[in-house]
Amino acid sequence: MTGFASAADRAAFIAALPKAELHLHIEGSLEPEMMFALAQRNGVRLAFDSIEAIRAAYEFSNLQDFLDIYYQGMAVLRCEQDFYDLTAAYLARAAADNVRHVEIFFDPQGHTERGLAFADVVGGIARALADAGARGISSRLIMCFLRHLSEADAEATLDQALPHLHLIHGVGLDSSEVGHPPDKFARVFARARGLGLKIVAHAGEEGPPDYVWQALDVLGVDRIDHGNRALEDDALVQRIVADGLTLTVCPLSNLKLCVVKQLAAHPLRRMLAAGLKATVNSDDPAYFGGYVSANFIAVADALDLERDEIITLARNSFTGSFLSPAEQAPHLAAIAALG
Ligand code: HPA
Ligand SMILES: [Zn+2]
Repeated sequence: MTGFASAADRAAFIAALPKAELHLHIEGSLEPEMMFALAQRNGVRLAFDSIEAIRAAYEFSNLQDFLDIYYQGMAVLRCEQDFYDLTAAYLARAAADNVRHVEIFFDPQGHTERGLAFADVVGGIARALADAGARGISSRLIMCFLRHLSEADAEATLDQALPHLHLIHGVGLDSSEVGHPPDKFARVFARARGLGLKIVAHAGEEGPPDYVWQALDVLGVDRIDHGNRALEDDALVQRIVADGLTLTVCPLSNLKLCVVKQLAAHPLRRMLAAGLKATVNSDDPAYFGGYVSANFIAVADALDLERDEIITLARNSFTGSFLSPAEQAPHLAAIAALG
């Protein structure tokens, strides 16, 4: 072990490090306890009769297995207060992990297609983010398009977002990757960019390197979510490094969705060694077994990460964020003071 006396020492260092989380689906932070409580509050029937039964169902062999349960789970979210409570609970967990800045995804189509008002979804999330801001956690909100739906559906969702763009900093692309390449959404992302929104996309989680190329060349992404399979293409790695783009990597998600067979085989160290600006994130922590510090600790233990690598990951989380350099500066100084 380099730089630490023990794994416990490394875990304590990780816990104390200021961090930003850049890849978090707010609906994926819905813990079984809250799912159960909201189902009762809203009179929604669940397919599970206990919290234990919900947890026991969280065994996935690929992304689609998970998505099927994830869309079922979010059906308990019915009104503005539900989105507030969900987001406030995530932010309390993040604060406990020394997360100082969050960039949160939400999936409006998962709610509007159930008849909820777009304004209630974005309103509840944004109200909790504003309250956390008053307590010192900064945030940005990123609206994702569901890639298994049509581009016309994404266009209609962007139309619905127009009155709320003061709350929305960027757009992303998530859900079932294989068979739904980024270029399916070329026009709606061009329109979003024209509106001044930042652009991110899930690419290379299960999909081939070509989908990452498309995210770069067709969508014009500012950041890549996951990006694991970019490592299969040396020219692609060189391009991402040359562009200075950040990857939002999610170790426990990769393990639970069988993107990697075991964490010891996770590509995070190879990414850093190749000069890629990787970060560590929780993705859907209620489903994948841990929030951001747990992700850091699990992958650090599996790969025996060194002090310098852990500091680089924490730095990357701020330099890869959509905070301005002036907003990043105090966080980078705090990391340097610990290093
Ligand atoms: O990990 C993910 N991948 C794609 N879509 C998602 N939607 C929630 N989590 C994910
Ligand atoms: Zn994700």
